[in-house]
Amino acid sequence: MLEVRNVTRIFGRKAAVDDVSFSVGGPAFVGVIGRSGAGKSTFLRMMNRLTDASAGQILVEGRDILSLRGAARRQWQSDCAMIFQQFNLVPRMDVVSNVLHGLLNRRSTMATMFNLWPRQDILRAIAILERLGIAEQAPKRAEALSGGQQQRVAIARALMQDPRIILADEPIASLDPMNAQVVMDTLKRINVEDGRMVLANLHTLDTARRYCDRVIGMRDGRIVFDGTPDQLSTGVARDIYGADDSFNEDATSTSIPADMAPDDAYAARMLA
Ligand SMILES: Nc1ncnc2c1ncn2[C@@H]1O[C@H](COP(=O)(O)OP(=O)(O)OP(=O)(O)O)[C@@H](O)[C@H]1O
Repeated sequence: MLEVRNVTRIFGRKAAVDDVSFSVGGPAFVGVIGRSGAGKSTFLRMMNRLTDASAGQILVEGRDILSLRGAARRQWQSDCAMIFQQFNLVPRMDVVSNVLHGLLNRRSTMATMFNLWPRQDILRAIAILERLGIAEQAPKRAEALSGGQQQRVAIARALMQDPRIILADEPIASLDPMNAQVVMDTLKRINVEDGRMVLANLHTLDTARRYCDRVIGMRDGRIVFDGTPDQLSTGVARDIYGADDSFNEDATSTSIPADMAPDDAYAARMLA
C-alpha cells in the first residue's frame, strides 16, 4: 500500500529527513516517535505534499505521489487528510461548516465563500459528527468546544474527504490525558472499522505502545527503529531519544495518573 524509498529533505545544509525508507503492507496504525527536530513533521508534510522532497519516492499503490502536479496533487491531498496539533479549525465558524471544509479541494471558491453546501453534503457531515459522538455540537462555533471536541471535529473534517490515509501530526500534544484518550480511541476506531491507514507523529511512548501496530523511531532525520510496540523497550526508546541512563519514560507519558480521582460523569459525557 505504501512504500517510502530513500526520501530526503534538505534545508540549507541540514538533512531534516535523511534517506528514509520503509513500507507498510496494509491499513496499519503506524506511529512515528522521536525527539523534537528529529524530522517527523517534515516527513508527514512531504507525504501530503505540503513540503517538497529533495530526493526519493513515496509510492502509494505503485504511484509516486511526490511527482504529482496540479489537479493530481490536489486529488492526492484529498486522499490523505491531515490532522494537526492545534486542530486548525476556523474558530468563529460553526462545527458543521468546519467539517464541510474537508471538501474544499473539490469545490468552487464562490460556493465556499458564501458557505453554500448541497443538502447531501450537510447530512453526511452531521452523520460523521454523530459517529464521533459530537453531533449535538454541530451548530456551535468551533471556538466554544473543548480541545478534545475540537480535535474530533478536525477528524470529522478529515473523514469528510473520505481519505485512504490519515496523517496526524502530534494529534494529542495539546490535550489533557482524558481528551487525549478519546481522540486516540477515535483514530483507532477509524483505522480498524474503516480500514484507513493512520500515520501519526506521537510524542509519548505509552500512546505509541498502546495504539500502534508498528512504531518507527526517528533520530536526526534517520530511522533508527522500526518494529512492533513490544520491541520498543526502555533501552530502545533511550536510543531513539538520544538520552542517557536518567531517561524517564514517565516524562513522556499521557496516561491518566492513578492518583487523579476518576470523574465518571465527565468520562461518560466525553465518551457519549
Ligand atoms: N522550513 C524549514 N526551514 C528550515 N529548517 C527547517 C524547516 N522545517 C524544519 N526544519 C528543520 O528540520 C529539522 C526537523 O524538523 P521537524 O519539524 O520535521 O522535526 P520534528 O521531529 O517534527 O520536531 P517537532 O516535534 O519539534 O515538530 C529541524 O532541525 C528543523 O529546524
